[in-house]
Amino acid sequence: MSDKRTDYISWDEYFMGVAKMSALRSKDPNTQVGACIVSNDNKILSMGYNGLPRGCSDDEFPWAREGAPLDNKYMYTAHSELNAILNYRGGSLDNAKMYVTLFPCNECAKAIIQAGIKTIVYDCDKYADTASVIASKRMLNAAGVRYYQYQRTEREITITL
Ligand SMILES: O=c1[nH]c(=O)n([C@H]2C[C@H](O)[C@@H](COP(=O)(O)O)O2)cc1CO
Ligand SMILES: [Zn+2]
Repeated sequence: MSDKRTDYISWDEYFMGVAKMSALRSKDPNTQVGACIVSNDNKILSMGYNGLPRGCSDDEFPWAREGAPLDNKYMYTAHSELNAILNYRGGSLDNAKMYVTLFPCNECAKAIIQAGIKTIVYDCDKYADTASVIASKRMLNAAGVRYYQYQRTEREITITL
């Protein structure tokens, strides 16, 4: 009898991998964000990525970072975390865990807290110095939402599609 495989991916690699895979759907030319919400018993509940709301054309709305508020992307893009929360139609997200490729902003932090998500596993924290992320951490701390950085394993996976 042969032994079981030993090079299978860990739960953390699996869920952060799914979050990264979701991010590949993003049309944002600068930052692609993916999120994956997981139950306490390691079942994937929902996924999301940053993009325009339904009905708003990727080709008609702006993707620029600069310019007047109505002419750049920030007024229009729905964040991956919010999309993942809104995509879940199964009931409660109480005590769930969110894997996300970028630390959640203050608006997403509010949605995460109100949805009952209790743990965030994030990868990149490139906006750590911004008021948005500082406010986010302040709220998450007050609300008792635990967050920790994903420990990269540097494992490379090639998937042929
Ligand atoms: O938490 C987040 N989640 C999320 O999906 N986003 C999205 C909104 C934008 O489409 C993009 C950020 O763009 P930029 O890095 O060019 O400012 O990432 C941005 C944040 C901010 O931390
Ligand atoms: Zn956000």
